[in-house]
Amino acid sequence: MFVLRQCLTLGTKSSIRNFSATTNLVNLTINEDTGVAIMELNKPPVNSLNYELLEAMHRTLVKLENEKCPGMILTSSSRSTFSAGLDLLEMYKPTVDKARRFWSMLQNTWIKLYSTPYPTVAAINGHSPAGGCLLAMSCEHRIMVPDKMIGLNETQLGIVAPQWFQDCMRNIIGERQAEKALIAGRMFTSEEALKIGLVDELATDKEDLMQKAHDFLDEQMGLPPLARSVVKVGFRKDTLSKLINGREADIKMFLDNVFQPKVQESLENYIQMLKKK
Ligand SMILES: CCCCC/C=C\CCC/C=C/CC(=O)SCCNC(=O)CCNC(=O)[C@H](O)C(C)(C)COP(=O)(O)OP(=O)(O)OC[C@H]1O[C@@H](n2cnc3c(N)ncnc32)[C@H](O)[C@@H]1OP(=O)(O)O
Repeated sequence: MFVLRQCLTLGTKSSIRNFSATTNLVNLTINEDTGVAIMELNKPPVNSLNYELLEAMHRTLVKLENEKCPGMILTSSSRSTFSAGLDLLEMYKPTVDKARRFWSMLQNTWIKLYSTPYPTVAAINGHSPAGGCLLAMSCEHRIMVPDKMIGLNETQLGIVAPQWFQDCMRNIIGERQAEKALIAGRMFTSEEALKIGLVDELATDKEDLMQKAHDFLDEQMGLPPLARSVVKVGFRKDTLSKLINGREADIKMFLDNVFQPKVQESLENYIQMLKKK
């Protein structure tokens, strides 16, 4: 039985089920029998990742880890989109402080998500470009509904996917496929993504998606958790350490890029184009 409870303060596992008290940017549902958490991104219309959404995700991930969550499904409340990636408005004419705070929270959230000791599965119920693809790739398993698009499309926007975005993709689909996909900024249909291993399974609809996500977690939760998590983090440690040891350099890369007049101009055009669609 799923129980969703709203609350204003953080509390015990059995009493707290929604951590974004004021904004509800993240809906958290915890199965009281199995402990499985469903973290649903809820920033309409497209779950663009702004500071507030990232912060709500980070807070939720910290809480789940502290509460020894046995498994988590990441999904979206939107019918069309899993996540549209980074919020373009966060990068358009920001102050230096705002840009730095934003990028640092993106790093925090990714480090937490990528290194969870418990199993994670992305139930990708919509489009998943750029930062949306990063979130999905940070989970251990990906299941996607048909006829949607996923990929790191940064090159097509005239920007470069940060090294850790690229590393995540390489770790999943291998050097050759990642190189081709990243150079082209290629977006894949769900079916193409399955073919190259960017997603692990396709689902027929949302119900099937959630069932398959639960099946994956059931299987993982049957394994000895400590051994499971040591192996997981062992596989991910090089990618994690690269960012953890190079956080300042990564922030500098972002700041150097984002304040370039040409980048601001393309951002403005891109935002206008999306609004006119
Ligand atoms: C880009 C320059 C960055 C400069 C920094 C330099 C370097 C550092 C590296 C930065 C790395 C960045 C990684 C990223 O994640 S960048 C973001 C890339 N995201 C995208 O390209 C996706 C853009 N969106 C779409 O393609 C579509 O919206 C969709 C996700 C396929 C959904 O389509 P649909 O359902 O048809 O919805 P709409 O297109 O009508 O959008 C509704 C609404 O939402 C606004 N919106 C869409 N995406 C974003 C976004 N990423 N950020 C902010 N807002 C977004 C869109 O403008 C509409 O707004 P209105 O309702 O006001 O019209």
